[in-house]
Amino acid sequence: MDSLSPAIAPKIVLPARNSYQFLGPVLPSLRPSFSRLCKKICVHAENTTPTPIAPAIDFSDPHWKSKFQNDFEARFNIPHLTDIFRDTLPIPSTFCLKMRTPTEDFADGYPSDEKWHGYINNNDRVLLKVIRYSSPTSAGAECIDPDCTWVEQWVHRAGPRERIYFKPEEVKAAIVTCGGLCPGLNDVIRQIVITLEIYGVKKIVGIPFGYRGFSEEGLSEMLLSRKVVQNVHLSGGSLLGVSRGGPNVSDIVDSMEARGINMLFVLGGNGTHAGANAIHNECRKRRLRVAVVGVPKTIDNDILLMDKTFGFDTAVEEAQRAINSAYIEAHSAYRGIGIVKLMGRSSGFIAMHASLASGQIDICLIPEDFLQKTNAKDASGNIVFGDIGVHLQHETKKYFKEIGIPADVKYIDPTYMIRAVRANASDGILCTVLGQNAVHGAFAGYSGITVGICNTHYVYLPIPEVISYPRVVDPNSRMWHRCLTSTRQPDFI
Ligand SMILES: Nc1ncnc2c1ncn2[C@@H]1O[C@H](COP(=O)(O)OP(=O)(O)O)[C@@H](O)[C@H]1O
Ligand SMILES: O=P(O)(O)OC[C@H]1O[C@](O)(COP(=O)(O)O)[C@@H](O)[C@@H]1O
Ligand SMILES: [Mg+2]
Repeated sequence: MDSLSPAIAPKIVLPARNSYQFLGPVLPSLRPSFSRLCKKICVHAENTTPTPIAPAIDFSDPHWKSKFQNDFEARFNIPHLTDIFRDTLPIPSTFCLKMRTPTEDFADGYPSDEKWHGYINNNDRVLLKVIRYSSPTSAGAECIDPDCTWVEQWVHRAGPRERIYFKPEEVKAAIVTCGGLCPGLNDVIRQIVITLEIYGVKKIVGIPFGYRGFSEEGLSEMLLSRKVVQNVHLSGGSLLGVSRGGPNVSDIVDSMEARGINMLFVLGGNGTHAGANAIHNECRKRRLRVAVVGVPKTIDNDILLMDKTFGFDTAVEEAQRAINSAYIEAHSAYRGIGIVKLMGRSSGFIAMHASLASGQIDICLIPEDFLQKTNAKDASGNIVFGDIGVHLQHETKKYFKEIGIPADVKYIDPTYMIRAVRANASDGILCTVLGQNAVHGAFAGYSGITVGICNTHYVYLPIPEVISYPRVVDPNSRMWHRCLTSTRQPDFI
């Protein structure tokens, strides 16, 4: 970008939350101006990453490591039906890769193939952290003790179990999609239905329009089968519809009881998972033999512990079209500046990755909790921010006019265009595996869990651990530093 004429100004990407780490370079000739503009409008550049509450550890205790690991194991234990119903006996799995047909009945007993050993052992584990840092000063180091001692942290491996805790003919499974849209929702719905049918489940329903579908009159459940979902992944959105807000947990569980739902698959983000966990707890309180399994749906990638969530890659890819348009507009205009606003619910991942992918970004601004708070909240209780893109466009124009070099500032907001598209191939695969594993987890008797990908392996995690706070871009992370290296933006802080 340095070789461009001074008449051509930078392209800017920023996510949809509202404060600034204006970590950005621009064309050399415009840098001082942008730096001043930034200092003017970027009043808060604090790191908004919530700090997890670290358990108090006495490192002088020679057994601290094993105590830590025991504590970790307890935290990441995944709730099971037998925690409550201790005498429940499992049956051999009806999931068999060999020759199941969806319509097969179990009149002659459940199929069990002694020779096939493709099941996951309940004691299989996946390593959560895979880097062994030699020093707390190593880039991105996450150390437990001051010496950065290697401490293995294992989580439960996802997949089909040899023994299951539900008889398929007694299952009524429901799927619900909540929150905002995200590419891949239909792929997950489809795969859950297909996998349930392979287990032999015949009663599968979709709850329309998120949690509201449990309570609002006129919203009736949708019967689902392989035939219904066969081609749904070819379009974006959710076959079932989505919503924010809705009934309280007790009403949802009342509705589940009335409908006879004993497996619930909940597709949604932080808020939805908080709801799913509350539903799980309420079912336990009422001693209901119900499995509640989440599939993290967040285009923002703001769920903890996972490599990524489905839809994120697609969003980053789709954002390229907006960025490229902004780039072309800015390059073609006399003193052109392009601004692209990317959503992210205060997490910043779409903006960072889209910047890295495009190679056309001069400045990536995150976070942007900057605009005056309006106290406005959506139906789910999420803060509604003002439009930072409009604000930035206005301030940029004003600033360059004031310094006597009026700029032509073009602003693009592709928010709903990037989340309404269908999933790309890599997200399609992720959705497929997550959907299958959600069903395997429910049949294995787990509840109050969610499925995810950790270090390229699929895992089950207890819901509270993944939503204890939202994940945001860490300004000290290697990825953010790579972004800075790529954009060559100056440090405006
Ligand atoms: N703490 C909570 N407890 C129970 N339900 C919640 C909670 N937070 C949000 N919800 C419900 O979860 C659904 C989706 O939440 P929302 O924040 O809009 O989306 P997302 O799950 O994508 O973050 C809404 O129906 C909302 O009412
Ligand atoms: O306009 P809406 O539907 O409230 O959605 C806006 C929000 O939805 C998202 O796309 C996704 O948010 P959720 O994961 O909470 O559904 C955010 O990035 C964005 O801030
Ligand atoms: Mg959310």
